[in-house]
Amino acid sequence: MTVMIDGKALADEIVQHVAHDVLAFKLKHKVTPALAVVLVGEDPASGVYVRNKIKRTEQSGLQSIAHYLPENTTQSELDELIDQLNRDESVHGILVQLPLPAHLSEPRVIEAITPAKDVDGFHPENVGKLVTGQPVLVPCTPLGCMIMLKRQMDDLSGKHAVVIGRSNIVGKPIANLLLQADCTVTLVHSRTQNIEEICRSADILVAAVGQPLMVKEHWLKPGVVVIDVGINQISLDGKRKLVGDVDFNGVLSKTAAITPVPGGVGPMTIACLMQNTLTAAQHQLGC
Ligand SMILES: Nc1nc2c(c(=O)[nH]1)N[C@@H](CN(C=O)c1ccc(C(=O)N[C@@H](CCC(=O)O)C(=O)O)cc1)CN2
Repeated sequence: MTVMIDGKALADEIVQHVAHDVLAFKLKHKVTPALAVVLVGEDPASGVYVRNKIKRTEQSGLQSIAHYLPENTTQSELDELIDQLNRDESVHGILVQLPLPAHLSEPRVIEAITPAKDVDGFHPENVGKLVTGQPVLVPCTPLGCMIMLKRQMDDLSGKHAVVIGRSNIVGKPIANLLLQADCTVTLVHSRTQNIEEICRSADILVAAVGQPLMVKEHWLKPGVVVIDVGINQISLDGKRKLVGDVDFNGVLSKTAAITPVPGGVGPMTIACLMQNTLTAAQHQLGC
């Protein structure tokens, strides 16, 4: 019997813990930690994620400050807003929802956010801290994956973890976190040879590649724990359906535990953002 790792239930639990700690923080400092969320343009999926972030911010007792900018916002207008948020002492976390419209530079925006307020953990300074084993603000999706893995497995030490995908947002940071948990880590990608064979030797498989249903049953070793980061929309029998990078129904005979899509990693990403906002506020107030 495979265990279904319930990301929604675990996310609820994390938000409750954050709400408890936020209350204590407010009583101690007479300050409400605040998260500024910036959405540029009309991308429908980004709109849903931002609304969910704001809802969770409120449930956590944090203050949310939303900035909705039009699609034709210029780079200098966005730079100016970030600069203003960086200087505003009542703002503890800044998040610019990605992807940005094509005319705006994501690296420039990521680097413009002051590292102490970078609740996404994407700034090169925070990436450097993560890689050197001194993480403070860790990207939310990888953080959520690690929490789920640690809940599921007593000890990650010595396990062979295979990460499919080398993005800055998920693949690279999760590989580093797994390394810090004493896993033996293999990161595979589109140019890797023998990808199926490498995956077959995994005790932990993290799929973050954005290819619907790519990982099949014969890619897996019996007893593997699978974390599916993919959120892909496909058309099935004329209906739109969300699926992961893993052929969920097809692999269940092999997995010891698996995250579903939806209801797995996605909700954890937003819960970890709440945790990071509180962490950022705690660091800024010297606790
Ligand atoms: N600035 C950032 N931009 C983006 C990030 C990020 O961490 N920071 N990650 C993704 C989008 N994302 C959060 O922003 C995100 C994606 C999906 C979910 C989620 O809960 N998904 C649900 C399904 C939702 C649906 O029905 O469409 C699930 O998996 O159950 C949360 C957050 C890219 N941009």
